[in-house]
Amino acid sequence: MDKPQPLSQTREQITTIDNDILSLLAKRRDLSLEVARSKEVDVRPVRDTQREKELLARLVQKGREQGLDPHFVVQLYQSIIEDSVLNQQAYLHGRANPETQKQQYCVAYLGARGSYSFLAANRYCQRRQVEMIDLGCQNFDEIVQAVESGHADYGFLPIENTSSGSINEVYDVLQHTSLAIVGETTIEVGHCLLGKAEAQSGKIHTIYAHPQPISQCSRYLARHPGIRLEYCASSAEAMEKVQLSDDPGVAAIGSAEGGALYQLEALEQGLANQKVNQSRFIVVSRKAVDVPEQLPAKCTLIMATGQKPGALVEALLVLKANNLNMSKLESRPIPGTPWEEMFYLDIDANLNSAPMQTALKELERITRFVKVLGCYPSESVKPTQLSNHQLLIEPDTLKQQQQQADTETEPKRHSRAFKQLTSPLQVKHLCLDGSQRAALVQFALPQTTTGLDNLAKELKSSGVQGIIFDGAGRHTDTATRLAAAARVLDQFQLVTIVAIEQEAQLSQLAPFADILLLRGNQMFNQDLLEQAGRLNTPLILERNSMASLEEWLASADVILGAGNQQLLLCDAGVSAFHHQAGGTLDLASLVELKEVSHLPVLVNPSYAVAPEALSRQVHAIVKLGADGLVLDLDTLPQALVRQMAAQIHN
Ligand SMILES: C=C(O[C@@H]1C=C(C(=O)O)C=C[C@H]1O)C(=O)O
Repeated sequence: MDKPQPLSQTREQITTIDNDILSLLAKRRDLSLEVARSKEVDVRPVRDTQREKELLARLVQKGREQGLDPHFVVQLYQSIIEDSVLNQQAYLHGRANPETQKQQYCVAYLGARGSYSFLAANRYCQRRQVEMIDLGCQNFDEIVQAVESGHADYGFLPIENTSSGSINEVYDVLQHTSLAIVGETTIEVGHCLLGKAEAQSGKIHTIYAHPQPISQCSRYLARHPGIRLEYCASSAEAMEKVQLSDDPGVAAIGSAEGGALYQLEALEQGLANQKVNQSRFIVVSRKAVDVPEQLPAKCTLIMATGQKPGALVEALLVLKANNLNMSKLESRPIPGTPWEEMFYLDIDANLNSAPMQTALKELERITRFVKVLGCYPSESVKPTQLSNHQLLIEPDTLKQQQQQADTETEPKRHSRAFKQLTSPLQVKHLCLDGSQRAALVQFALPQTTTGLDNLAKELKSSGVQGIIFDGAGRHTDTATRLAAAARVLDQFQLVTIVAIEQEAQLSQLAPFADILLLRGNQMFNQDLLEQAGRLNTPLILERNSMASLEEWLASADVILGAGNQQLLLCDAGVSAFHHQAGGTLDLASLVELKEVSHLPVLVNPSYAVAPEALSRQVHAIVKLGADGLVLDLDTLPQALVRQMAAQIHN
């Protein structure tokens, strides 16, 4: 074998190539802006996915000839095209709003230099080739005041994070401001362990960090139990502390880019629990902007519907009638008016479009309050994909995937295309056929039945129809306990539901249950889903807190496909930072679910909602069409559980 050339020489060559790649990317960006100028004249849409497909197919072919993996080529170009599309959008948006064209923007954001808000603001200004004057603020109110008073041109407010969910305080701030939303931007939140140049990751004894990154990196931290945590008010403060310390054993959690501002090195990368960890920010300004029709636009509205049953559904039907897609729905309390909520809606439409104008007029007629917070260019650039044929996947795999694609065109078993009306469920005294709602209460399977009859009687009198026994499979005398408890419940015409936490419990516990509840931690367990699908016992499938709606429904399809059609869904909240332990309720999914699926759906707000907000949320859950509630007696006070059970039947 030939002796390789010296390492330093090879590296020099790579450096030269990388520099060439960068200059070519910069040239490509300039040409893309030139294309935007043509599009301004011909008034063409920014996005041309047909052109993208042709370009990707040609590059995949060319790359293949040179031994490059097609997936790698596609992934690389998807990012290049995303950047190119966003640059074109920024250019055209600027041209349509000449008053925003300035040399400098003064931007108010949370924290100090190096914070994620700072990085988002920086990215926004860079894309517009504008110098940023940064104004770090202590809290969201301060950001809004800085813009309202004219001290800053723009304010950056983080609105949601892929692992933490929505940021409620920002929604509350938006209720009262006169500012308009003029943009959005999403950044990758890549948590790194940041230390001094001389620090070593194995020798860190203390980590400084803001509570958000701490919770988002909980798994990494759990693997390093010896490291002490010190909470800081912001990531920037954490980084500054490390910079000022003489101790090489201290580190901060933050972004690599932010760390560089404090001369810190990334000792370890990818600390976040979730692989994709992104934050979306909205940009607020004193004056609303126009979005040219060539750009994909988003509108954010707030509205209050009043207390009439079905009022929210009626408002959402207006969107449906006008063929408008709602990409987000949030509800927040209205201060001073207990039990009333303000709804926040993101709609994929331009404010000036005919459907949006018609919908707004209709909403004004049927709601108590409706206001547009802003219309702005949507920054989500859905990557263009190539077909497998274009990726030139080997024939065998291609055939398999083709078969899969063929079956995918048939209606899914969970869908309304498969079965139009809500699937009725009748188990003993519990009847769910769309005409009434269920109230189920869960608690740990008691050791004896002492006191159970009193409790059962009280719950029954509040409208509860069934009891879910938690942790039933964890005891040596499970069978005796369950049989005794089920006898008591039967006396009060309550159904016995048994929660399954592990595959082995299924056959063991099924004989004692009227209904089995498959816990969210088992939602991805294909074997268990198939086994449960072969039973003739009705099932409740709980959503895994990390699962998307599609994944949840795919698991439901496994059960239905195996034969068992007596299936209910139950959502106990999705993973989110603000309510770390319990997650956050995904009400937007509830609306979508009722629309797309015939399966009855229950919501368990016990972990995601603070007790004082429960009644309000239950109100919203019912209004959005849920078929019932699950309430946890080990988490919530009994009086509240009874009150909520009664509330849903009213
Ligand atoms: C550059 C263009 O605009 C967009 C960006 C593209 C790119 O960067 O290659 C391709 C198609 C368009 O979606 C174009 O239309 O050619």
